[in-house]
Amino acid sequence: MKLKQLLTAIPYRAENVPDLDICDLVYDSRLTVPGCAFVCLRGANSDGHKYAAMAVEKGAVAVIAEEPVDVDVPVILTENTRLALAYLSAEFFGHPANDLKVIGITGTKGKTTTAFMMRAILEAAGHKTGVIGTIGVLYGDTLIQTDNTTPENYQVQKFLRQMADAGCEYCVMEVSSIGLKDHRVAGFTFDLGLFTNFSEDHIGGAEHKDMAEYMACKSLLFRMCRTGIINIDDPNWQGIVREHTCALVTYGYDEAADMVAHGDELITTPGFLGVRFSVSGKLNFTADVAIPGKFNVYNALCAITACSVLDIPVEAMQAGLRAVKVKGRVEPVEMPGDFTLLIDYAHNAVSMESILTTLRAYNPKRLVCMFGAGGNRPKVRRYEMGEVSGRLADLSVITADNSRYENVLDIIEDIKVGMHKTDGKYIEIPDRREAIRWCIENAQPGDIIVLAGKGHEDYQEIEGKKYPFDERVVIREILDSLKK
Ligand SMILES: CC(=O)N[C@H]1[C@@H](OP(=O)(O)OP(=O)(O)OC[C@H]2O[C@@H](n3ccc(=O)[nH]c3=O)[C@H](O)[C@@H]2O)O[C@H](CO)[C@@H](O)[C@@H]1O[C@H](C)C(=O)N[C@@H](C)C(=O)N[C@H](CCC(=O)O)C(=O)O
Ligand SMILES: Nc1ncnc2c1ncn2[C@@H]1O[C@H](COP(=O)(O)OP(=O)(O)OP(=O)(O)O)[C@@H](O)[C@H]1O
Repeated sequence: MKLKQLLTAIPYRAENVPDLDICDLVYDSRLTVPGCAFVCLRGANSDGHKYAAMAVEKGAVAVIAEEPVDVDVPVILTENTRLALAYLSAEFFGHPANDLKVIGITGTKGKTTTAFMMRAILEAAGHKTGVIGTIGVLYGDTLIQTDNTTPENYQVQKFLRQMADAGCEYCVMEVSSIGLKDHRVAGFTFDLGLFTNFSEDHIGGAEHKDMAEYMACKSLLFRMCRTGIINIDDPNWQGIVREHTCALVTYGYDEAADMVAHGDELITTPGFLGVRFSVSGKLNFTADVAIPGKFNVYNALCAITACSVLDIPVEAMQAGLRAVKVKGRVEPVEMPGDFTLLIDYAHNAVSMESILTTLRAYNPKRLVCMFGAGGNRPKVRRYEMGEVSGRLADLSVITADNSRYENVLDIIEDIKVGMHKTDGKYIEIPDRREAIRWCIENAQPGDIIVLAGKGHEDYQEIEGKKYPFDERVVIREILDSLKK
């Protein structure tokens, strides 16, 4: 693309803009490709302006910066390079957000789950749908791992382009407050913005100064979308939609909402744990959701309300929610016996408390929790996890989980310190594969077994190396060997 064409996307100052071809936009000097334009970003750790000369040495043919830099290629000055990168990227990738409908989800909890519910419903209605979020970028059979829940704006535009070119009609994206603060989703308008809930999180360090800033950042989404889908049971919803510029459609148990939930109940059959609830208001029907926990009524209602604005048929909403799975988040694995086996990402005390409490509500014959703890991480996490599992599970199976540079047996000793504060029953099986095998071989009818810690991860990290370890594959191998 011509530099002049690219620059139509932003306000800038430059002496003369030469007639240059730009092959890519790069904002990390280490990734410079010859013929690119290098964009200097001021970051949390360092200042990209320092790396402009290095980028030029490696072949950058123009630099976009907030202040003059000493290089012998054209320097384009603009006030905010992070914001500029968003608009430049949208221009560079041909404004992909015009080629598909983009749905953004913000909130402290429930973003990933709601995103996958949206995808399940939209795909049940026959619409190919991509997802960008904590689990990575997913469309069709493609899964790309990413560092952030909401990637850098250049990557967002690139992924949207890839999805549109692959025939996606929708992209559902998790929009973190940091992503909003850092202009990672600037440069286009969301068709829908979804709000799940708001509570304390992400305060301090390189994240938010205080709760007021956290809320202000979240509220930005409702100035960047056409319609906002809002949970009015959340006590903070009015703060979130202050200064909104979009239409609002509301949901909640509150009768004043446009879409109202009522009559929820937990449902369980072997291999299926979920919630059932009824909807009234704009639509009237009953939905079964294949992810346990009453809070999933909120996530499902949010997805239903959003899909109603998109005119998706009720049958697709019911089918999508009945089948939805989120990789590694209370993910059921089909088993031959009369028990339920789940893979979950819980790897600290808070998430373990949440998952075990949620599963307890289903009155299992026994709740079995298999878990380990990461090496080279604070020991307090191990004590706490041991204590939570000891208190809430009927049986804990203590094993390995990313031991890194530590000895698994030492980590297990730490977990036992917490375990011994309770009268919880436990066994130790340091090899994670063997621990899974033991859980399967010793399962009793009516048990709920949760393999905690790995979730969507497909490796074990030992001594600085990542060894393949996808629990779905491991379970299949164990089941095959048991058949023989
Ligand atoms: C604090 C923060 O948000 N950091 C993010 C930020 O990094 P940064 O810009 O501060 O990077 P930096 O290291 O200071 O470098 C500044 C600039 O110099 C460049 N550079 C640096 C070194 C060099 O040799 N050459 C060079 O050109 C860098 O590429 C960058 O452009 O931009 C990077 C690229 O977009 C992000 O990956 C990175 O996220 C880090 C990994 C992070 O942990 N962020 C968290 C706070 C975050 O964003 N979390 C949210 C919420 C998640 C949730 O909801 O739970 C998320 O969306 O993930
Ligand atoms: N609507 C909700 N209300 C309260 N808690 C929830 C809700 N949805 C999910 N949770 C809890 O939060 C955990 C994380 O859910 P999810 O991954 O969907 O949220 P997220 O917003 O994507 O979180 P993160 O920002 O940490 O990735 C779940 O395992 C569950 O315990």
